[in-house]
Amino acid sequence: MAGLAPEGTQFDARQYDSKMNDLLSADGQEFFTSYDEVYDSFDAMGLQENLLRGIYAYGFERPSAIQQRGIVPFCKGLDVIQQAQSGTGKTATFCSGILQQLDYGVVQCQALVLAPTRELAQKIEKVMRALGDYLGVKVHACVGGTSVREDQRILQAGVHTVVGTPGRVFDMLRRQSLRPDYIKMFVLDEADEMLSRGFKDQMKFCHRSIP
Ligand SMILES: Nc1ncnc2c1ncn2[C@@H]1O[C@H](COP(=O)(O)OP(=O)(O)OP(=O)(O)O)[C@@H](O)[C@H]1O
Repeated sequence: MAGLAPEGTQFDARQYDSKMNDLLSADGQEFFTSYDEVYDSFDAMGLQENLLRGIYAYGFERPSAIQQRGIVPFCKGLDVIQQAQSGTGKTATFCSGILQQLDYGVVQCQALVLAPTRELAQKIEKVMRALGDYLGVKVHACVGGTSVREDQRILQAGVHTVVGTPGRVFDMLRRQSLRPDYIKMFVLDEADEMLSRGFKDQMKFCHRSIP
């Protein structure tokens, strides 16, 4: 991850990596530094039938390398850090993990995904909606530059998942339009990029709001 942050920003990628390495090597902690199980088909991952239908209907036939390794540990509820080049299928990895774990009988926000840009948040929302089509997932993108009232209306009506940029999500939490009580999954997409864009305080607030 080092080297990805633009120069001159507050985020120090080397320090981040060094702290992360310390954390991963901490004694007495149950950390896996890698996850060895590889699933070379979506069928082998034990995913719900309607999620598999969504995945295949979206046009995916075989999981990419990160999907082969990343979907199952996410579904097991492990805390995971996933790093891969751009365009390798990370989005579908965490979207599948979230979709597998949602309780669709409870129309409350159970997963919160933060992304550094509006475009990325909206892209994630589309992928989540498409993959979760047969599951009836309700997902909403909370991003700046859109109507606050409309966000409030949609959140009030009920969603399973919110994907958003830190500023607008912070605002929705602060106004209590987004209720954190049922959130059990928290994803930071391009976390280094969010930190380098100065979203640290909002990210912390979102994290602290979650039970
Ligand atoms: N298993 C798959 N089979 C076929 N196409 C796939 C598969 N997984 C992802 N793709 C496609 O590959 C492209 C890149 O995937 P995706 O956007 O998830 O990657 P990413 O790693 O999240 O990229 P970025 O870091 O740029 O956001 C998308 O068009 C996506 O639909």
